[in-house]
Amino acid sequence: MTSSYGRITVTSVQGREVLDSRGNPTVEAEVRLSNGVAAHALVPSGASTGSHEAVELRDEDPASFGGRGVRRAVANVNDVIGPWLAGRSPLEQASIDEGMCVLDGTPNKGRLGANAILAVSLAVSHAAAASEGVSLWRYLAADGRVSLPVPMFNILNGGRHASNSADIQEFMVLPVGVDTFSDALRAGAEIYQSLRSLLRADGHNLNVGDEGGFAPSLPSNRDALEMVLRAVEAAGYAPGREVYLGLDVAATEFYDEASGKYVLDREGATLDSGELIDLYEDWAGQYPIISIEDGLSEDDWAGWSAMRDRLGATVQLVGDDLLVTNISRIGRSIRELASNAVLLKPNQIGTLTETRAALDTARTAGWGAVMSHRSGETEDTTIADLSVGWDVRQIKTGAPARSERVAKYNRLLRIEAELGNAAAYAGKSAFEYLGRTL
Ligand SMILES: O=C(O)[C@@H](CO)OP(=O)(O)O
Ligand SMILES: [Mg+2]
Repeated sequence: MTSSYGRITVTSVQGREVLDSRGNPTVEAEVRLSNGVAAHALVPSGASTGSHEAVELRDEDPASFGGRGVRRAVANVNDVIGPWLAGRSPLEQASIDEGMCVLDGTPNKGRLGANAILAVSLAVSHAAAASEGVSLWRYLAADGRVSLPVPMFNILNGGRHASNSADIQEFMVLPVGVDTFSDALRAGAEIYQSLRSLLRADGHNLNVGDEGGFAPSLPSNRDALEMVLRAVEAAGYAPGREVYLGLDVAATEFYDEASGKYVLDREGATLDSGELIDLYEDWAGQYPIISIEDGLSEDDWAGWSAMRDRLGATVQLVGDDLLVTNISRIGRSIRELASNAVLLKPNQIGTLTETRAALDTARTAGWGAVMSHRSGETEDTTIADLSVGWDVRQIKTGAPARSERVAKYNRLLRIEAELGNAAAYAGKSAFEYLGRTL
């Protein structure tokens, strides 16, 4: 059934308050089309959020989930965005996204909420793909190159994602040197299981953090690195050939504004940015570290430039809080040679089109890119399709455990099967830009 003009249009939009993996409310939007197609999307939520991110609109009313509710954002979907969207073609993603930004009218989506806007933006893309009868990744790719991304498995959690653990938020393993995405997923799961056995044998607790990685209480960050490396070896993989290590330091979280220093409790150290870079240099010399995200704080631009100068030829330096998926901050980082890779989190900026623009801007500078989840996630798997359809080449979506994380990895397995012989695993090509031999 099409509209009377034969053109497929949006007939209704329904917002809903649903739960995320931390049990906090988040926004879901469902878009219905005149041809009977319906599609929905859910937005995630961060804990270590950067201060330059678009606004996640929460109810300040204590009666609404203690102030964490999203009823206002849901009302904006139902009462403001929905009526505006009705009658438009779902195929016009860019103009819909732009129109929602205009409807919001603020520079940071503070009126309608990036959570409200993104839920609709993503649901529109799902509806459009379904209406065209293709998978989302294929719809997004159009005729462009696609690839299965290198997964960054966050198997040991600290920082804001786990209590009583390492200063560093995420210790990740990247199966760069295997042949296929399914091999990479198996490697991640085997390493995760061997880490569990090692921790148990050493008498550590087996608690897990928000993203499913283990959160033992280890004496130092270096002990955590050692433990992860042992797990790689115990699972039978060659570190520095098949599997590399990655960190998300999330340094904004332990940066002390007043003194301008980084306070690492586990190191028993208070360091300036130069000394923290010394520490990374030391670790990168001893361990097969290929990627460091948010090694310094979100506004320490001079520190970032120094870090890139010292490490950027061989290590991927990913800007998360630094860049917040925002083209103007990415532009600054390109000019100041601050980072050399971008983390893409759609809810940091609030629309699919702007997320794509962030990737395109980073690509003009020859940077690497990583598609990313948030620590508060849902069963929504849109980022898996984005990583393939946009040829992002890396994805970070937690441990290969906990259903909200596994949902993305399993979605990638299905896409791999759908691609068949054409399922190119990004592997080493994700890091070609570094110019180091892997
Ligand atoms: O820092 C990060 O990269 C993310 C996801 O791993 O955490 P959060 O969603 O809490 O910002
Ligand atoms: Mg991060």
